[in-house]
Amino acid sequence: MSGKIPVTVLTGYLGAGKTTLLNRILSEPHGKKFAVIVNEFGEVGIDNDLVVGADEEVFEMNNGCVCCTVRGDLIRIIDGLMKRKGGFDGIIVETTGLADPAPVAQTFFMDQDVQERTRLDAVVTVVDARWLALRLQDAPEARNQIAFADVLVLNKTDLVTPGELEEVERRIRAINPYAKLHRAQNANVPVAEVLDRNAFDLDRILDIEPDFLEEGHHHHHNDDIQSVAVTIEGAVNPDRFLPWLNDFAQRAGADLLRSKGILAFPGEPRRFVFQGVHMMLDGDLQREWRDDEKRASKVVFIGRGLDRDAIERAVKACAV
Ligand SMILES: Nc1nc2c(ncn2[C@@H]2O[C@H](COP(=O)(O)OP(=O)(O)OP(=O)(O)O)[C@@H](O)[C@H]2O)c(=O)[nH]1
Repeated sequence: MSGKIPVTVLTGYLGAGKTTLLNRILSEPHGKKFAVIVNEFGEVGIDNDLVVGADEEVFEMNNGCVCCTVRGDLIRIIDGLMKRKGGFDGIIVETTGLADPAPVAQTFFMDQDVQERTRLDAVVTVVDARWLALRLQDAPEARNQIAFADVLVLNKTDLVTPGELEEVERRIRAINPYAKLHRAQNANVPVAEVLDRNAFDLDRILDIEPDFLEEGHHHHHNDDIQSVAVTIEGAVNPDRFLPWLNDFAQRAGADLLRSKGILAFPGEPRRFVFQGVHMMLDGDLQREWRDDEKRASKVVFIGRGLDRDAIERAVKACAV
């Protein structure tokens, strides 16, 4: 096992806090060099831009879900990484919130080259304490992500009462009694509890999914979930955009699983970043635009039955 590069697969439903955890890991003074592979659902890459960039290189795969069409991409990226001089201390793969972690984990057993050079260290699943009960009703992926976890981060504990938290934990334990569980706020788990765990347990996974090591694993996505992305090659007027966004999130709330965006405002040197889960939105001005960056505005909404045309029209009407 020694000499193989540990791979951490970071999973969890849309908006649970995966990027928050990833940024926490990357910001710690651990002196290690990580390669980060981000896969997101949606035509426009936003997560890539939200990952704190220090020495890490972020590889983005946003052409579909890592658990299906882009497994070949994942293999190619890892292959490329292995050929580099200097190497890495670890690889972190952040999957889309809609990914089933099984096929992602499978990649590290199926491809011989990948298998010889890497080892799957742990599947870390971030769970949103606020919305889990709903997700267990409407999202089979959320259940699978919990079932596959070696480490569970029960996040957003600030948004529930102690009684609700107990109930959420009970429901998680009914699905996965084995994984180490950490309660967290803003994904504040010690990094040592997440990385280098040597926790991935193939035998346990074969119990859950006996055909795990067989080719041709099939699964179905929730086809009714779609993503609507709009890019504007310039700034938007905040006085028009922000009231529309708030209103839209309130109206579409139940069907709107995730929203995020990076915006340029006229005369503002900093990027405005917003994020939301259902009707709860959060946004602020963050770092300055870099000289080599195009001051464009991009937004992504992921949900059920979203009116693509109406969203596009509304966002474009805010362009200045
Ligand atoms: N109140 C609260 N908000 C949190 C917490 N952790 C993360 N958030 C916020 O929740 C939103 C989603 O967090 P992300 O880390 O982007 O979630 P994600 O799982 O990477 O989202 P996707 O990549 O879209 O699936 C952001 O606005 C975070 O600031 C928490 O513990 N409490």
